[in-house]
Amino acid sequence: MDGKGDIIATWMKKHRLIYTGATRHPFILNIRDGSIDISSFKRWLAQDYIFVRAFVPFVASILVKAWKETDDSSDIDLILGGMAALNDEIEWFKKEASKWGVALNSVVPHKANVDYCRFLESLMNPDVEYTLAITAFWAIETVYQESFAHCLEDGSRTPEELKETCQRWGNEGFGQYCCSLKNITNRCLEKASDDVLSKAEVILIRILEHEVEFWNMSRGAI
Ligand SMILES: Cc1ncc(CN)c(N)n1
Repeated sequence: MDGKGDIIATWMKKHRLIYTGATRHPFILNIRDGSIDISSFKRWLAQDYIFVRAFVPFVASILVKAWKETDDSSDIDLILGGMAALNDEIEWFKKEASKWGVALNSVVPHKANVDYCRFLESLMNPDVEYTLAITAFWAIETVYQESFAHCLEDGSRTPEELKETCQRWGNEGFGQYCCSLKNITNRCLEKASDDVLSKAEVILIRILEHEVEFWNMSRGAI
């Protein structure tokens, strides 16, 4: 370590407000208190299926960057495991959609979703450093982990039929996975130039903003 320390912890303090906005959004709070409107949940489900399909090539692009830019093979193993989990996730979305009567093949992507997927695509460019892409990856996964874990904490009144959804991202294993992503990201950030560091910080903020917009869209607020 060159003395930069836990950069993510510093960012978390600095950007606490927007981070809380993304991880304690009214959409999540309404799941947690049992007042969620099921039409919002179905909108989220359909739109997130589209997002996850776009997320797969994004994660694949990180795998390529890791292979080119790091000699730590455990990074590749972790990212590959993440891709395998996305394969299961896509099957889960199909099953869940049919349970709720949501027709996934006729879903029109909402503007907030299109904008977010475009942002992911911009990060897939080979010119974008591994450090920047892994920062985005860690942030995207962690927002879902922290959000859905909150719906499973003691005192939550999450409806029984939504618990499986919350478990998918709120379970301990996914929490461990996010922690490993955080460790990799911190390691990359510690070695990064000031220019890359400030770009990574901007990317984190953009991700958090996109996540807030995604929840807003799911509530039908935009
Ligand atoms: C919008 C969004 N953000 C994050 C995740 C977690 N992979 C997701 N499925 N969708």
